[in-house]
Amino acid sequence: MPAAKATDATDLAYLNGFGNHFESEAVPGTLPKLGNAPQRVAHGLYAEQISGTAFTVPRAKNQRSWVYRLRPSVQHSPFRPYASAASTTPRLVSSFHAFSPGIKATPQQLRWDPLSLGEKDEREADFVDGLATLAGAGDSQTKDGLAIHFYGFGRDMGRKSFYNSDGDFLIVPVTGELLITTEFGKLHVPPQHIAVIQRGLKFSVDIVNRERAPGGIARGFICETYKGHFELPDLGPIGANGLANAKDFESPVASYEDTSDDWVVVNKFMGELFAYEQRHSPYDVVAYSGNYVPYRYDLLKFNVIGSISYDHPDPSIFTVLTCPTDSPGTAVCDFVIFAPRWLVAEDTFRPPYFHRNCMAEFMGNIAGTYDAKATGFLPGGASLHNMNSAHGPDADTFNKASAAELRPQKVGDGSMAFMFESAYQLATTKWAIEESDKLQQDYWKVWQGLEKQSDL
Ligand SMILES: O=C(O)Cc1cc(O)ccc1O
Ligand SMILES: [Fe+2]
Repeated sequence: MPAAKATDATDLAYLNGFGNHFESEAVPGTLPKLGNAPQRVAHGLYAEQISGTAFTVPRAKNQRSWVYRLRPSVQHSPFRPYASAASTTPRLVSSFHAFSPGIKATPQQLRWDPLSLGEKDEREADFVDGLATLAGAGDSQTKDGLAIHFYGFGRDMGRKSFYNSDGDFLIVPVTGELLITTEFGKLHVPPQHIAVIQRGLKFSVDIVNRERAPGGIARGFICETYKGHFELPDLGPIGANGLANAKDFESPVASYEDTSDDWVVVNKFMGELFAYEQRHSPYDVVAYSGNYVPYRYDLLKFNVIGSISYDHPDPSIFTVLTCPTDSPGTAVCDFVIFAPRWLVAEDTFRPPYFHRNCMAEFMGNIAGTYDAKATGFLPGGASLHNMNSAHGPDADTFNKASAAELRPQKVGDGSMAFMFESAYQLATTKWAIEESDKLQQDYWKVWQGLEKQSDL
């Protein structure tokens, strides 16, 4: 059965669960009855294993999938350097050695107005050409660290496919409903949802229901993790349920294209883009089984837990997914959200407190207002409070929250902000600091109106 052409992508089917060993067949009876690699696969398909971890990684963390496809992936022309069709300005950075070319590191508290590549570039760019790196740490070659990218594009990828050998992509749309076609099937990812597309998996990104995206442009943020994979955080004393529930993660059902047309496959490898040609669709997987599968998650399904007595809990309570380092409790990236919720704590300063964190905090606003900032942190905007740099509520927020009558209060119906929190110091790019032209030069002033209040 060839892939059904979804009209608005809202009618796609999914498999629910996190980290499951999924099985999906576009043609019933395709998967081998025994083992993974029979002498002859049903319908004359090719069996191919895609590994997400070393073969020898302990079973609990081992990830791989078997796909059964019309042609083996290896049937393609030689790799060549890829030149972006849209722009001559390379905005993708993957080497974050402090103060090396393309980098402008600073401990300064930073905030950006809603980001954009500029109207013309965004109109001409597709997802691959519309990537711009904001910050990062570490190195894809030794598989440790992360990069944070902005994306802005108005073109569908058409017969261009992309895979990343440097890391996994956690994609956070702000505007534009994404239809992500993957080797495993299709994912509809509108704003307020996220998608994770792991290292090595091919995908193409289109915009659906374009009239809902201002100017028809899709914009958002990506956390690219060079190490490991995202997992659900431990729940400890919270118990067996809560935060992001495993059953709410959705993976695609197998669907395939049987075509012999010309495709370009772009590969990000050591931060550089390469490409090859092939004369068949990369989305020709008729059936798959395994636990290395992309997924999406609806952020509004997050079960928000907070204080019902006193004090403001640390934001780790809002962790959706974590990509761990080798040090227990310490992450390459914690993906944290600030979703609509009730505040009821008594005798408590309720907004985020003043603090100095030994982690780096990159935040983005998806919709509405964020409760630590009365103004200036706009949907599509971002902030970075790097390792040890002091930050907290702006003067307006502090003054209001210190005097507020503490009734039960709903925060941010319709609002959604997120944080990529990392154990690594984040080096910002020249594009983020200079070329984007969106950095707020007077952000530091939001705290300057805080009066000395002590009566001592
Ligand atoms: O800085 C921020 O706004 C993020 C944040 C939120 C919070 O509720 C507590 C600590 C923290 O770093
Ligand atoms: Fe913070």
